[in-house]
Amino acid sequence: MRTALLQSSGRPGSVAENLKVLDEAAGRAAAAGAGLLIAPEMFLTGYAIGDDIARLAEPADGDSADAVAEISSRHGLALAYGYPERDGETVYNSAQLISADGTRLANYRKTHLFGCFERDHFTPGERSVVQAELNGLRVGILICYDVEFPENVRAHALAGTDLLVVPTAQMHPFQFVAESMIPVRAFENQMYVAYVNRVGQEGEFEFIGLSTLAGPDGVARTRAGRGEELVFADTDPAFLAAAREANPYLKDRRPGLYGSLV
Ligand SMILES: NCCCCC(N)=O
Repeated sequence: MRTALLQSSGRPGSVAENLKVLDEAAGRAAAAGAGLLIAPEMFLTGYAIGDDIARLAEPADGDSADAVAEISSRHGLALAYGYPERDGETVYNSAQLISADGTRLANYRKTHLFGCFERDHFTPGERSVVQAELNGLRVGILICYDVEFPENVRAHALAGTDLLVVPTAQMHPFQFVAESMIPVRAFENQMYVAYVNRVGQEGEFEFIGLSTLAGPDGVARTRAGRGEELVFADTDPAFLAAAREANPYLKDRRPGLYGSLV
């Protein structure tokens, strides 16, 4: 499946403008034969928007989700995007996967919140492995900081995730995560990892781009630079199966020796 990574911060604070950016990128991705377009963490509203997070937060099936579903079905490709999710009085840092016909497939609530900014504005999710089937692949979702905990990605590997989608808001000085950690996560867990970042200065944060899709051989299939970009890479189930035969980490595990890490 051809996968498109939308490296962009859109227009922080304007859902309408961000939906336009998503719509335009979806058209380009569909024209390039992509079956999935992934947008960054909090793409729908912006990340460093302070109290506007709570003001702009919507339910997983709210009007903005309907608008994203319409974009998916009109262009005929699946979409994954980050947004602030409202559930009653609670606000989560969430990411949703919508199918090419506009069906909501999966909604994930960020379980590992980063720093006081996120802890001041969000409640952490409590479900670590969220997946859906898409075009013959089992797709899982994590958000930015989540992927830096090896336990989270290993849990996805043990649950059969083939492609891990990671909407991200990664800032300076954490360039090494995209450059080194993401390829290692993909290799040690024998999956594809698509890590899709914001760019540019937003409040106190300098977002660093470097969006990457890494394969189960630990090789980056594509990596963006530091600016607004739409990059593409293919995920291949046959290649994945062969890689898992060649690198049987999951088969060779010895959980009985891992104590509390099991
Ligand atoms: N490397 C820690 C920064 C994570 C930022 C984020 N949005 O989770």
